[in-house]
Amino acid sequence: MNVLLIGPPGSGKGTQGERLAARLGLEHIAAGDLLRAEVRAGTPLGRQVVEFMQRGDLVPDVIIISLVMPKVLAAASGAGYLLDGFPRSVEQAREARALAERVGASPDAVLYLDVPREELIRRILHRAEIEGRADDNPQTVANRLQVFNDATAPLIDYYRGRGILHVIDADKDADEVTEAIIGVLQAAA
Ligand SMILES: Nc1ncnc2c1ncn2[C@@H]1O[C@H](COP(=O)(O)OP(=O)(O)O)[C@@H](O)[C@H]1O
Ligand SMILES: [Mg+2]
Repeated sequence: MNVLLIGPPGSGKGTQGERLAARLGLEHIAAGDLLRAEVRAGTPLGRQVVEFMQRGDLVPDVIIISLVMPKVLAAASGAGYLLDGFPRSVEQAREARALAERVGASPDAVLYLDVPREELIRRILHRAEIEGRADDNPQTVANRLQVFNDATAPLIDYYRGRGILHVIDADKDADEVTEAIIGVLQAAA
């Protein structure tokens, strides 16, 4: 099984991604984590993306696609993937689809983690105190929410149109959300 997790910043993609991958035996691929690892390691790719990330803007499509898609294709030929943070726009989804379709690596289910804006902001500001992520300051958070609304939210209709979208009420505690998702995936399988 191949699963995409989409949702605004603070919606719980990272938390749910890890748990679901462990429970379902899928490979967890997190676009933001891969980018942060490149930045930390000071690679040429990391240097190219750091400013986009600090502003909360999407990094260029060619960069994220070349980083994520080899891992996606490899995971799909094994246990399957649980992909979080990619695609983040309809354009990225189209490019990924062109690469994935030929090798049977297309997503079987897309989970949209639905959380009201006030709760997102509350969670991110709470996380900022604990983790100190460079892009969890109020100005960058506002831009990340805007980028989600403008670029990423259109994916909801895109995947609904393909018949694989599941809207998850993620305004609940993490355990409840995990169980709800497992139920949805079992019913869909
Ligand atoms: N698919 C992507 N396309 C472009 N940029 C991305 C993508 N995924 C992550 N990024 C960059 O990494 C940042 C952090 O991503 P991520 O950790 O997934 O955030 P969150 O989980 O809070 O939504 C984004 O704000 C963006 O700059
Ligand atoms: Mg994340």
